[in-house]
Amino acid sequence: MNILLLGYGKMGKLIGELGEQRGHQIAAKISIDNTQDLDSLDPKSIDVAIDFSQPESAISNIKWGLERGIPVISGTTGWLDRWDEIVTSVEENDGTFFYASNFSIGVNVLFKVNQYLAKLMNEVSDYSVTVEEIHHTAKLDAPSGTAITIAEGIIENMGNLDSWILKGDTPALENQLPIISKRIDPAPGTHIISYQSKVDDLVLSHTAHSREGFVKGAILVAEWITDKKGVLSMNDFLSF
Ligand SMILES: NC(=O)c1ccc[n+]([C@@H]2O[C@H](COP(=O)([O-])OP(=O)(O)OC[C@H]3O[C@@H](n4cnc5c(N)ncnc54)[C@H](O)[C@@H]3O)[C@@H](O)[C@H]2O)c1
Ligand SMILES: O=C(O)C1=N[C@H](C(=O)O)CCC1
Repeated sequence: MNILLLGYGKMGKLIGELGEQRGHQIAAKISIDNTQDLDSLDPKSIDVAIDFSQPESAISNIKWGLERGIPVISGTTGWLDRWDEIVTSVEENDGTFFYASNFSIGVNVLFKVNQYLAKLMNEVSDYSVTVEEIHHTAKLDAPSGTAITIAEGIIENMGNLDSWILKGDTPALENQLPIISKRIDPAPGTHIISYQSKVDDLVLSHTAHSREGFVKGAILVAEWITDKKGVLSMNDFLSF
């Protein structure tokens, strides 16, 4: 498969490396310094574009691919306030778009367990819930995209919560789920869901030991997506 890398930082480089090890070719490696190289590419020669760039560049990268009939996979976080624009672009171009806040298979199992646990905890009282995420200091967005997905899974299953709040100076209201963001090097990604009562704590967590899990997930999705259409997610890719 011929893969276009939109964003050639920590993730893009590892996808290039592991992708080539799996027998794929890298059509081009686009970073903030060479975006003009996109103009010289023949879109017909590209099977899939993988975007791991930055919140401000994700929208133009994704649209660039969709407008040229290239299936686009994005793992960039921090741009979802413009989600509807991408859905419109997918519809207008009869395109293929896949987004995941986290491509790790382990985290996607955690997402499911998190939803189920929230459903159970909704039936018992006396517990307060928090989400904590820990990432490296180069991360531009907070909270992490993964923490937002976790928070949404809790809120949709717990009747007393209707929004999340990044824990800072403003204390969380009763209807708000606090998310704590910590930046510590070299953390590739830790997420902790804690339910606390006076008598006990119930904790669910996932710790990435490296970026390899995210990268493998993104490559597997790239191999799967080429004959698909529409807006797709890990729920479509995984069979659970
Ligand atoms: N979904 C997941 O599983 C997952 C996993 C890890 C990281 N991420 C997200 O992926 C993104 C990238 O992470 P990273 O650690 O590789 O970051 P990074 O800072 O190492 O790399 C970002 C790259 O984007 C490039 N870039 C900036 N503007 C660009 C533009 N206009 N066009 C193309 N490239 C451009 C930069 O030059 C840089 O090479 C972040 O948003 C991060 O949160 C998601
Ligand atoms: O390193 C990052 O940046 C990560 N970003 C994703 C997020 O925001 O959830 C996934 C984990 C790593």
